[in-house]
Amino acid sequence: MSTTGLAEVTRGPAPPAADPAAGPGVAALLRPHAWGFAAVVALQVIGAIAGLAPLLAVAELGRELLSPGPVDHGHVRIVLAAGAAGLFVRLLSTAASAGIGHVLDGRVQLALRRRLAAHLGRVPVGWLSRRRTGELAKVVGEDVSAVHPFIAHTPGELVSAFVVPLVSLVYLLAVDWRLTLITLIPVATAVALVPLLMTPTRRREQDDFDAAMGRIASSVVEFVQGIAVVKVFSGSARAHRRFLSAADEFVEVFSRWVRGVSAVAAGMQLALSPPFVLLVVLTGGAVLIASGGLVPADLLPFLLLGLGLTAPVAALGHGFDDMQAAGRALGRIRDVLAVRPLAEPARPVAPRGHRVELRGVHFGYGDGHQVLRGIDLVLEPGTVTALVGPSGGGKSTLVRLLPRFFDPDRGAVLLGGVDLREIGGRDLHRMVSFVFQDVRLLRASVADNIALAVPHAGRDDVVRAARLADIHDRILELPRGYESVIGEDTGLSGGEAQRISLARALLADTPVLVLDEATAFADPQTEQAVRRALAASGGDRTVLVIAHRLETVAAADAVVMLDDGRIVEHGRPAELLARGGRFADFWRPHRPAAADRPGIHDGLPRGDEYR
Ligand SMILES: Nc1ncnc2c1ncn2[C@@H]1O[C@H](COP(=O)(O)OP(=O)(O)OP(=O)(O)O)[C@@H](O)[C@H]1O
Repeated sequence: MSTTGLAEVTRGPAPPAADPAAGPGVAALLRPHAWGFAAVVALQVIGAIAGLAPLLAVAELGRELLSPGPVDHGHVRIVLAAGAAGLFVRLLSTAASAGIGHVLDGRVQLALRRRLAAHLGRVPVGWLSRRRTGELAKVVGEDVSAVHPFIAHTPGELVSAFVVPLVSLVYLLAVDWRLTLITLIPVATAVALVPLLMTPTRRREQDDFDAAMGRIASSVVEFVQGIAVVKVFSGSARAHRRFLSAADEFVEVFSRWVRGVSAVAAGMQLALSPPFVLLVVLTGGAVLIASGGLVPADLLPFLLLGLGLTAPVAALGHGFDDMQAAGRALGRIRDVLAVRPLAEPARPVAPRGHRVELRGVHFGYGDGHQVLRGIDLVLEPGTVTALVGPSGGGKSTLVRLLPRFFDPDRGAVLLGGVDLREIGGRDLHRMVSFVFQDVRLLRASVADNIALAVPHAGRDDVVRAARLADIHDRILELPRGYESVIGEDTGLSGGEAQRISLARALLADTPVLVLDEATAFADPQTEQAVRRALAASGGDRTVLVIAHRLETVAAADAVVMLDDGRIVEHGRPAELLARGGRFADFWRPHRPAAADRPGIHDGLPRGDEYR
C-alpha cells in the first residue's frame, strides 16, 4: 500500500482542465519572459564591464602618478570619478539583475509547476499509476528548481566571462600590444592543450569511465533492491560479487583515465594559475622595460587585468556544467508535458443509463504488443459479470478501460450508449467507481479517505460504508479512530487498505462498480467484505469483477473467460462448467478444495450467495 501525496486515483478520470488538450511546451512557457531574460543578461554584462572601471581607474592613476613630469589633476579627478561611477553602476546593475532574475525565476518556476500540475491532472490515469511517485515528485520539485541557474545566473555570467576579458584586452592593447601578446601566453597554452584531451584514446577512456560508472550504479541498485531476498536465501556472497567486481573494474578504468588526463589537466591548471600568469607578465614586462620599450608604470594595468583574462576558461567548465544539468532537467519536464492527455469532449454527452458495452476493443501499452484483441462484451445493469482467465490474459487491462484509465486504440467503450470519450470527466467520475489491487490511500484521515468521492458525506454514511466493508471495528482500534491520519498515526495492512478502498467505493454508490478481487491481500475478512460489497451492489448496479474465488464466479450472472486478449468463452457459470470447454478446464484445478466446503456442490455453491 502506498500513502502518497499524489492525487488519488481511486475513481474515474480527473476532472477536465480548462485549456485545450495540447498545452504549451516549455519554450512557449518561457517566451512571455523573453524580455525579462534579455534584461537580466544585459544588466549582468553591464555590471561586469562597469566592474572593470575601478581596476582601470587604479591602473590609470598608477600610470599618471608614476610617470615623470607634473601630475595632471584634472585627469586624476576624471579617472577617480569614472572609477567611482563604474563601481556604482556595477552595484546598481548587479542588484537589479539579481532582483529581476530571481523574480523571473520564481515566475517561471511557478508557471512550470502549474503547467505540470494541470497536465498531470489530464494525462491518462493509467500512465500516472505506472509512474513511481518519487519520479514525478522529482520532476515537479527538483527538476523545476534545477532550472534556476539557467534563468537567474548562467547565461549572464557566461556572456560576462567573455565580454570582460575582451574589454580588458582592448584596453591592454591600447597600452602596449607586445606585452598584451605576452600576457595572453598562459591562456594560449591552456587552449593549445585542449586537443590533447580529445584524442581518440582519451575519448575511449572517457566512454569506459562513463560505462564503468553506470555498471557500479546498477549493481548497487540491484544489490540494495534485492537485499532482503539475498539475506533470506543467504546468497549475500554471490550478490556482493557483482558489486565488488564492478567496483574493481571501476578502480582500474578510473586509474587509466586519471593517468591519461592528469598530465594535461595539471598543465592547464598550472598555465592558468595566478602565479604563472604573474610570472609571465612580470618576466615579459621586465624584459620590455630593460630594453627601454616600456614605461615601468605601464606594467601596472597588465598585473591588475592580466589575471582576469583566464576567467573564460574557468567559466566554460562551471557554467556549462550548470547549463547541461538545467538542460537535462528541462528535458525531463518536457517529456512529462509531452504525454498525450486524454481528450475531453468539447460538448459532453450524458450517458443514458448504465449499460456498459465494449465494441471491437483493441488495446496495447504502446510497446507493439496488443494486450486486448477485439473485445465485444455487454454488461447489463443489475448483473454481476465475473472476468476470469490465465495470468497475463488482459483482465486488469480490460477493467481499467471502464473508468477510462486509458482509451482503446481501436473500438470503443460505451456507457449508457455513449462512447466514454464523449462523456465529461465529472459525469464518468460520478458513474464508475473501482477497487483495484494497487490501493492508494492519501496521507489524510481515515474518514477523509473513505469520503474522498463524496466530500460532504456525513459521518453516519462514512461509518455505514466502513461497516459494510468490514473495516469499522479496526478503525475504532486506531489511535484516533476515524480521525487517525494514515501514514502518520497509523499504517494499515494490505487487506485493511483494500477494505478502506472498498468502503470508499461503497460510499460513492456509483451505478457501475469495477472490482479486482485481490489475491495479493486475500484474508478471510477482506474476502467477506468483497462478497458483502457485491451483495450490496444488487439491484440495478452494473458490476464487473476480476474473480479469483469460486464463490464469486459461481454467484455471478455471467462469466467471461479472457485468454491472450480475446474472449474465449462467455455464458452462465453453471452452463460453462457443464459444457466442459476452456472455462471448465481452467477452473477444474480449483474445484476439489472448494467442493469440500459446506454448501458447495459440484464446485458451485448452492443458492444465490449475494443477490
Ligand atoms: N502498465 C503496463 N505497461 C505495459 N504492459 C503492461 C502493463 N500492464 C500490463 N501489461 C502487459 O499486458 C498484458 C496483460 O496484463 P494484465 O495485467 O492486463 O493481465 P491479467 O490477466 O490481469 O494478469 P494477472 O491475472 O496476472 O493480473 C501482460 O503481458 C502485461 O505484461
